[in-house]
This record gives sequence, structure tokens and C-alpha cells, in this order.
Amino acid sequence: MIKNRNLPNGTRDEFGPRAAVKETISTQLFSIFKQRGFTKLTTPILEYADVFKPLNLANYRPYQLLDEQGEALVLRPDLTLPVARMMSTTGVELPAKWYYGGDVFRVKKQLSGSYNQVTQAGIELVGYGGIKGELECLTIALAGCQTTGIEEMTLELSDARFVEGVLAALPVPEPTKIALKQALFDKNLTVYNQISKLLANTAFGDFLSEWPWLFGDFDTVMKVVKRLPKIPQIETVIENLNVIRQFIKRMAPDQKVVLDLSIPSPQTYYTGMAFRGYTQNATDYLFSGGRYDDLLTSFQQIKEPAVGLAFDVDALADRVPLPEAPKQTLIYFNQDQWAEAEKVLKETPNSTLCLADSREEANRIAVSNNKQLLDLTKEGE
Ligand SMILES: N[C@@H](Cc1c[nH]c[nH+]1)C(=O)O
Repeated sequence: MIKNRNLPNGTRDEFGPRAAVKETISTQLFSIFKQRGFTKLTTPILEYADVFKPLNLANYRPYQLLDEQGEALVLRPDLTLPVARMMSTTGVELPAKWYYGGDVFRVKKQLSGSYNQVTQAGIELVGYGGIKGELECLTIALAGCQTTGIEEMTLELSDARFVEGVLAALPVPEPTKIALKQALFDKNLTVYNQISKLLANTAFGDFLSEWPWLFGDFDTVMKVVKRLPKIPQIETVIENLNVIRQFIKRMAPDQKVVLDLSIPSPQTYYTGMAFRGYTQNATDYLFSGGRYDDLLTSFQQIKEPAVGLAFDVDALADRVPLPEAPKQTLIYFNQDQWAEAEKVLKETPNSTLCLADSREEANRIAVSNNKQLLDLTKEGE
């Protein structure tokens, strides 16, 4: 007899309403992706560990296995890197629009309460370098939340180039910049203040005193950014963010948009704008995405621009109210009535065949599942 019937940490069996809701959500998202011209791509759950080198493995610790030659394999902790790997090996023509659905596996801290297996549904636009790529992703992000029934969602924008651009312009040696960045990301104000004090009397002084708090309402954050001296690289970033803000205003006037220019990029492979959606009082994101123009060079010589996003189907399922199921009918019949039962099944909405061998058993099943029994045998009469 098998002794250990427990599940590995952070995993779960899914059945009943939750499984049904997740299936519905995935179907709704896939239908948006397909309608907008994305093509399905399926990659294996197992990949060589090397594929995920560009990830920050402190945040995405993978489950490791060995193949028959002793080479390190992992259960995929991310779905964007397999797409980049696939693009570099198959020579498909660019630009390309891919969509996918599947589970990612990330070993989380024990007792963190979060799951190690998460279902994602996402898209990748490869070969588009302009801002239209970001706009398409955001259009799909908003449509996805709306279609699946998310009522209130906050859109958070950030940009991987902002922190780097400001640091590059600071008149201090490289090690000081690295220390300042670390203190900013860790929100270690003691160290941050010590370092930024060195620059208090420069053109950056005013801005630096506010940087650790540079998140929140879009327009308020932008006002603080204006205190920076002119840095050409930052100007482009700000322009892009403003274009996105205006686009959202036109598309979804009531959509709440926040900006965070004091955090590390959500993925180490992002090279530009990043966007995430969240709801109040929750730590997980409904979707997360961004631009990653350098990622393909991890796999090939030629650089290709790319941008994408993934919905967290589990996070969506946690927020979407479970649908009220219509009353089900159980059709009880004798084996020689199969053809008749089949006909009734076709004609009766929300019905299923009852495969019990006695009327008594059929009754028990109907009562315990709150279903109505339709008896074709008339045994009980
Ligand atoms: N793979 C990213 C989401 C993404 C898709 N495309 C670009 N980014 C994640 O899991 O966070």
C-alpha cells in the first residue's frame, strides 16, 4: 500500500467549480488571442536548465531533474524563455505573434502560502520594435480582465531604462551607483540617504530626496520626474510612458494607472517598459508583461525586438465569482434503453446519463449531488 499520499508542497488537485472556472478563463483569453491573430505555440514542460539562465533565479528557483545523460533539466519556471529558445532554433519568419497556455513551476519559500505551480495564458510579439507592440499588449491586458469579469484592476507601469538612465547620469563612481541602486531597491533608507547626501548640492539633489517614494498616481510621479536635469535617454522613456498613459485614457477612461520608477524591473530580461495588473489587498498579479529586446541574443547572434505578457489564470480565478450552475438532470435508464436515453439526453438541457445499476443508487446520487432524477425505467412506480 502506498504510504505517502500527500501532494508536494505548493501544489493542489483541482476539481469542481474551480477547475471549471479556470477552464472558462483560459478559453476566454485564448479566444481574444486568436481573434487578434495570434497563433498557438506549445513547448514542453521540461527544458534544459540553461534556457532559464537569463532569469533571476533567486526569485524563480526551478525544480531540477537530470536527463539520462546526466544533463540538468528543469520544470519550466517561465514561458517566455522557451518561446525565445524556440524562435532561435526553428527559423520561423518574423514578425510573429504567439500565444500559449500552460503551467509554470517556481519553488517558493515554504509556508509562504503561495503555490509552486501556476497556470499562465500569454502572448509574445516577436519582431516588433515600436510602441504599437506595447499598445497591443495593453489592449489585450484590459480586454482579458474585462472579459473574465474582473471589476476593478490597477495598471502599474514601470520601465527598466529609468533607474539605469538616472544612475548613468549621476556624477559619482560606478561602485557608488551600484550601492545606491541596491539601497533604493531594498528600500534601505539609512544607506540610501548616506549616499544621496553626497549629491545633495548637485542638480540631482532635489530628485534624489524623493526617489525612494517614486511610485503611485501617474501624474504625481511625473511631476517629481520633472525635477530631474535633462537626460536624453530618460526623456524618451518619459515620452513613451506619456503616450501609453494617453492611450489608456482614450481606451478606458476610468482605468486606474499607477507608475513605479523606484523598483527593479519585474523580470531581469526586460529592457524597456513593463506593466502589471493587480487588485486591492492581494500580492499576486493578474498579468505581467514587458519589452525584452535583448532576450533572443541569449540564444542566437541576431537581436530581435519583442514584447509580451502573461495572465496568471489562478489569480484571475481567485477573483472571479463562481458561476451559479443551472439545476442538472440525471437520466436513469435500463441498459436496453440506451438509444432512448441518448435521445432524451439530446433534448434535455443540462442533463447527463446516470450510470447507476439500480433506482435506489440513482436516487442516492441525485440527492447527494442536488440533481433532479429523470427515470426512464419507471421502476419506482
Ligand atoms: N514571462 C513573464 C511574462 C511575460 C510574457 N512576455 C513578456 N513577459 C512572467 O512570467 O512574468
